[in-house]
Amino acid sequence: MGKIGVLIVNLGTPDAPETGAVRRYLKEFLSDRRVVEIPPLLWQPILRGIILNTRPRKSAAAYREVWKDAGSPLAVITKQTADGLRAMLDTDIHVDWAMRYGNPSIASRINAMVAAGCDRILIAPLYPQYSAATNASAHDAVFAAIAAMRAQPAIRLLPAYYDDPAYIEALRASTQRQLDALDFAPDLLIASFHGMPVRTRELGDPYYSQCLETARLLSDALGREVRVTFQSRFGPAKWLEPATDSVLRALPGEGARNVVILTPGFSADCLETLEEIAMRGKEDFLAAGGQKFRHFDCLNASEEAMTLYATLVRRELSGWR
Ligand SMILES: C=CC1=C(C)c2cc3[nH]c(cc4nc(cc5[nH]c(cc1n2)c(C)c5CCC(=O)O)C(CCC(=O)O)=C4C)c(C)c3C=C
Ligand SMILES: [Fe+2]
Ligand SMILES: [Fe+2]
Repeated sequence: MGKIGVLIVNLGTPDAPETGAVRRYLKEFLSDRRVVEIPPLLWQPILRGIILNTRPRKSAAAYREVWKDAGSPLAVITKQTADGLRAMLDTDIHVDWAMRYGNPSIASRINAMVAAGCDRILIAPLYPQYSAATNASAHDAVFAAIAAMRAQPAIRLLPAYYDDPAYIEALRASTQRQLDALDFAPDLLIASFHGMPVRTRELGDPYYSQCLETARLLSDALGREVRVTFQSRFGPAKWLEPATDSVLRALPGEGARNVVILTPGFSADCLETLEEIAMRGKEDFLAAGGQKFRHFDCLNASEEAMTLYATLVRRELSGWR
């Protein structure tokens, strides 16, 4: 029998916080028909003519605000997560990580696993809530990568884990640990999820309902209110509401001056949490009269996260070993 591989997948990020690298990344990301569901004949001229000429410079400046010595936070943390998981699983399991857009690509890591003798591979996209834009797109890339192989490995896909007791417990424990370390008592806990166009929900994407269910279960586990918002609106279409930035600007006027914001839909801190929420969100909230604002770390490669991923992965590998 061959070896078993576990491939952790995350969204992707530019190779450098520079305009050219961000343009390459955004071109690949925003050309994915799973992400932007507008006919390419309409969308590509807008993407190439407007977005790729304006957004990369602005986004590169934002990436520079959060970039680490070892690279983009999303890539650094995803690698740490893979390293942590490898240390927890049996030594004969080949654990690696890949990005849906940019590097290291899904195809390159699957090819390396097959070359290393893996004939069974578990794909673990680290998206707790299922969306076609994230999970289905990662799956598509996996099947495209093995399409050219004569001897294909067996593939398993980790399902979304938005209501899994192990995920809710990891969120509860990580949130409680960070609450215990606070120097103020928050009036409100906000859970900000990445947004999506409303149309994707109307077309049957379960993402929105799964976000609400995660927040409800977390609220029950913590025994306190968790207010749901959606962030990172992109483009002119109607996106899921309420929008995180509008809520942050309104809260001080409604009496919530000290808030904590969680981002439980992101497995790893990234541009969208570290810059959009922890920096710009904080500025907006304080400018609107807020007093204390704290963004809590995502699960990242914390102990709570490693326990979660080891539980999920061992369950999915059953029967293979
Ligand atoms: C966690 C789930 C995510 C969903 C669902 C999602 C959907 C989605 N995103 C865009 C547009 C952009 N997203 C961007 C960054 C970004 N998105 C996610 C996650 C989800 N996106 C992450 C983790 C990140 C951060 C990547 C990083 O490098 O840190 C960006 C680029 C950032 C920028 O240039 O400002 C865009 C654009 C759409 C249209 C979409 C639709 C379904
Ligand atoms: Fe996104
Ligand atoms: Fe953003």
